[in-house]
Order: sequence, then structure tokens, then C-alpha cells
Amino acid sequence: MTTTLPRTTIGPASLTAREISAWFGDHKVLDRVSLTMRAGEVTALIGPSGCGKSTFLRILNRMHELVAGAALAGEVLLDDGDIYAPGQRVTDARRHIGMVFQKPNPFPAMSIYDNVLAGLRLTGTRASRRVKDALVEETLTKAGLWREVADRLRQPGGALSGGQQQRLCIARALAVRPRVLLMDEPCSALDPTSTRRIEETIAELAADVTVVIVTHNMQQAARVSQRCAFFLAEQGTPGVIVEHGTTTAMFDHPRDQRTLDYVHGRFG
Ligand SMILES: Nc1ncnc2c1ncn2[C@@H]1O[C@H](COP(=O)(O)OP(=O)(O)OP(=O)(O)O)[C@@H](O)[C@H]1O
Repeated sequence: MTTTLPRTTIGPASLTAREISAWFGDHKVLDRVSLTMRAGEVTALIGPSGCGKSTFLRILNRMHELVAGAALAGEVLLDDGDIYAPGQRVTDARRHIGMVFQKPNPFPAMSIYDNVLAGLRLTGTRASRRVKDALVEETLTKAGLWREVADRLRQPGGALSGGQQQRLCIARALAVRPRVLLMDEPCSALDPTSTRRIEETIAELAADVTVVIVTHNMQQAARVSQRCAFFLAEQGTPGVIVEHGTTTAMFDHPRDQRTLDYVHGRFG
């Protein structure tokens, strides 16, 4: 079945995780984590390696269930709708809640133009050439890549630099008009200049899409996010959120000593 392309952006949605617990087999990795990620804001998930940030992120768009033996409890609400409610389609959740991964993953042999539109093909969305051209320009512009590739849209995505490939992946994610964009360490494979470029892009995106970003880089969290959540898994216990709040409060006067130590690089 095909649907026509939505012409207008629906706009950013809030995402609310309620009492999320997660397991890989009998290994419990998250324990009753609750967090509201506000519409139109950038929320950074921070914390030491292995405390469950990526698992939490993948639960937010139903990717956790792709892992054999993975289980979860709790609710995830996109505005008011539970993405795990019976009858809710996985494809709908993933369309509204897009994801950008650590390593840029464009289709290397596919043209830049077709890479941007790849998500539409997967969802069976049809559009005229004129609408597609406009969408490619709009999303590449939002991803901060248009000026660099406008004259070579037919060249393969794999020929771009790493930073450009990551911005191409952001454009591809935006082309299906998600309401939330999840980013799992999107700059960790990039050089400082490309990292800055992606950070500028993230700041500009928030008007259109709610952003949730996992980052190990505290300066990056401080630069791009309005809110932070600090995850921790102490001595083999499942990950929990120790503290969350505005980024300013989390960095300048956190309530918990462990948050203060972490954001100032004293552990993790
Ligand atoms: N596919 C998997 N199968 C089994 N265990 C997993 C799997 N993915 C993650 N885990 C385990 O779940 C726990 C949380 O991992 P997760 O990747 O979510 O943490 P993280 O905070 O994102 O870490 P990092 O910052 O290093 O990416 C870890 O103990 C990890 O070993």
C-alpha cells in the first residue's frame, strides 16, 4: 500500500518514558527509568560507558525489540500515545521517531539524492518529481549540507567525507518528517570541524523536531542541549537516572555529588 507524501511538518512532539526497565536475557540493564523529553528541545543523555544510555535510546523507537532475548517493561508516550500499545505498528513508531547512529551509514553506492529519499521508499510513500526535488533541497538545507552538494546530487553518498555522510544521514532521517530524532553519539567518528558543523545543525533542528542525543562529550552536551539526564549503573546494578534537569543546573549546581563529579570529568 502506498501513501502520499506529507507536505507539511507536523512539528516536534514530547516523548515520555515511564518506569522503563530493560533486560538482555536475564541481565537487567535499566531499572524503572522515567524521563520526559520536551517538544522542541534537545535532551542529552550522559553517563559512563555501559550504564544503559544506548539501550534506553533504542527503547524510545522500538529498536530494542530487534535484539534476540531483549525484553522491557514500562511505557513510552509520543505526546499522549503509547508507542508500545497493542495494535501500534513498529513502522509507525520508527517513522515518527527517527534515529541517527554513531557511524554514518549512507547507502554508499546510491546517489546523494536517492539516499535522502531512501526512507520514503521503505515506507512506500509516493511523490512527484517536483515534490521530491523540494524535499531533497529542504532536508539537505536543514542538515547543513545543501550548499556543499547541490551541484553533485547524482554522485554516490559514499564519496562524501565522514562529516558530510553524517549530515546526509540526518537529511535522510528528516525526509520522513519525524517528530523526534534520536542521535546515538553522532559525532564520535568525526573530526572536530565536522563535529562543530553537526552541533550547529542540531541547534537549528530543534524548531522542527525534538532531539534526544547520547554523548560522552560533556562540552558537547553543554553546547547543544537544554536539558540533561545523568545515567549511572553502580557496581553491577542496572542503570538508573541519578538526576535530570536543565543543562545549566546540571553543570553549575547539580543536586547529587556524583553528577558534579561526572560532568567535571572526575570519573567515567
Ligand atoms: N545486544 C546486547 N546483548 C547483550 N547485552 C547488551 C547488548 N547491548 C548492550 N548490552 C549490555 O547492556 C548494558 C548497557 O549497554 P548500553 O550500550 O546501553 O550502555 P551505554 O551507556 O550506551 O554504553 P556506551 O556509553 O559504552 O555506549 C551493558 O552492560 C551492555 O553490555
